[in-house]
Amino acid sequence: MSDSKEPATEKRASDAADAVPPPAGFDVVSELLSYRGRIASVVVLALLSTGGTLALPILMAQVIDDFGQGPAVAAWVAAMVAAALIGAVANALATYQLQVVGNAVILGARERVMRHSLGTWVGRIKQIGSGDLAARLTSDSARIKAAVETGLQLPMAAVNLIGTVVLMAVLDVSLLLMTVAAFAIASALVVGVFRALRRIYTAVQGDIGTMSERFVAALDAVTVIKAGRAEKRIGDELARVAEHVRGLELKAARLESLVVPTITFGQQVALVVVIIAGGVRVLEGQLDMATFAAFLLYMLQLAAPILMAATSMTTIQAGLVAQQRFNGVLSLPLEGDDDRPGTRPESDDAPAVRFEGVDYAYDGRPALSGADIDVPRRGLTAVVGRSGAGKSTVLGLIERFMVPTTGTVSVLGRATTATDLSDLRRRITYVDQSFTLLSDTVRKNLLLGAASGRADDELYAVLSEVGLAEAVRDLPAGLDTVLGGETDLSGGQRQRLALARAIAADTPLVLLDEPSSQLDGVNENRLRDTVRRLAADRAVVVVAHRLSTVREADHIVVLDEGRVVGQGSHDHLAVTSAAYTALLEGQGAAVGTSTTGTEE
Ligand SMILES: Nc1ncnc2c1ncn2[C@@H]1O[C@H](COP(=O)(O)OP(=O)(O)OP(=O)(O)O)[C@@H](O)[C@H]1O
Repeated sequence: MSDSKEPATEKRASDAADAVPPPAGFDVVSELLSYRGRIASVVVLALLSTGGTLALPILMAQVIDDFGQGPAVAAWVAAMVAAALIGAVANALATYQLQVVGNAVILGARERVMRHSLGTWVGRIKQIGSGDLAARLTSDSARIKAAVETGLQLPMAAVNLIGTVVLMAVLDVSLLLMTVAAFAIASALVVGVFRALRRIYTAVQGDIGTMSERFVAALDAVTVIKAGRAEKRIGDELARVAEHVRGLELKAARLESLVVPTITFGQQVALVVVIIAGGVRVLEGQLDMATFAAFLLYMLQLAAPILMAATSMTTIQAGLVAQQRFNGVLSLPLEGDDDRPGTRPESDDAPAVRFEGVDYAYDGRPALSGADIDVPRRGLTAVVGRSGAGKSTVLGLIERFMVPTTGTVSVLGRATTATDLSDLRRRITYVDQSFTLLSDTVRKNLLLGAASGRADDELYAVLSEVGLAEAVRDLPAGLDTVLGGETDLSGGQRQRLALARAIAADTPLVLLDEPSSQLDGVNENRLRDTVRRLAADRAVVVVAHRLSTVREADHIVVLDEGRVVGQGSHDHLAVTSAAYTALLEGQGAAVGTSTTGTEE
């Protein structure tokens, strides 16, 4: 079931916006605030590391001053070694703490995005695409992590920068002013580069998402691609997207490559100016040699925090774009956000499903119009119609994968929109057309939607109802064999396992989107027997593609271009519904006689 948009849902979500606060976005800064303790320890370690680095030139000036006095020089050298060691150890610890915080922030963000993706509307997930969502969890989150780590180093760089500038001012103010002027010009140039980078990063990260999306889509269709010998053509198409990404990344790399040389150039200009101006003053006796040497050392150290801040800014720009992409997911409306569960009790007399004047449109294109449908509480109801008639849309509306644009869908006497979503789905088992299974154990597949903790014997009893017990016993780890990897069931066995899930869940309503492809005779009979057994004491709604299923049905709903054009038994429809007889005749069937039902 797929819907690119759920207009009614969006409307409801916006109606409910006043009542239900939108899901909070992901904000790195507020996330960081929850790690205050660790960040404080990073700051302390950074101060220690910076202190160690800043002490070195002063200590070196002392070495120059005391040159020739052996013991004093030895003491200053020992102090220099100690300061360097303390700086290095503090730096290593601070770097590790930064990694811890970065990983914690990204863990939280990934968890939220994964949960939110599973919680939003089916159509929204399909709109973004599973590949793009996966890219957000991988490449985008790596960028956020990098931004957090480098961003947290900025305060260290700031402490280092301020400390260096203060000490340089103490040593010589006029030389400091010359230095600041040279660096200021270089920094102003770099700011323009950052602005351009932000735009390119937005395009790059979007395109990486698109590339992942197309790759995942290609992998999903890999058998068809191989069978059609289209590996090269699809490979070429993917390569073109990758080429486009590379083009953008190169553009970013060209700009990034300007950052370090620009700052370094500023430093070199400052160095030349300071050496000339300082040298003259040393010669004139206005500046002593030790002070001048210390000043030059600080000047060389000045470039490090400035360069660090400059390169961090490129990483932070990329992180901000990634944060925006995370928020793109987190701002999607969640299913159930607009829930206003009613108090109306479930009714034993109500039909299993009732559609009253239901309209539904995908992106404004009507798929169902004015549909009135009743599904009896027990028995097999077949929904039939030509391709595109709206059959799968009917199942999607019952499951509340989307909500009607107008009209009401009720399940067991309660409107789906007035029922807690989880309560609603607890009463329904849905078996999709591809009999999709989880890449998980047989047990977990069987118990999806059912109470866990069931005894093995009970599970095998369920499996034997669909003729699958022996096949599962023969699997390497029986019920605990993981499917979808090296070990798998055949297509027909997978179908039976999906049906066994309906038996295990024991819900009053089962929805089955029958595969349109042909099943072999044995599997078809098994499927029919299982459906029959299920329908004996509950409602089973089958989107029927096979004549045999239609013939088995107790109740039939005929759809044509989104309209219900007939309802009733086979015999009744055979004589009253032209659309139904046309459908049967299209399948080469002879048409029977009339009993009861309604023609619309
Ligand atoms: N996700 C979607 N986005 C846009 N239009 C859609 C989407 N899903 C279905 N439609 C359109 O809605 C109409 C009804 O589709 P639906 O899948 O309900 O028909 P169906 O009777 O189940 O078809 P089939 O037997 O071929 O599976 C069709 O015109 C289809 O093109």
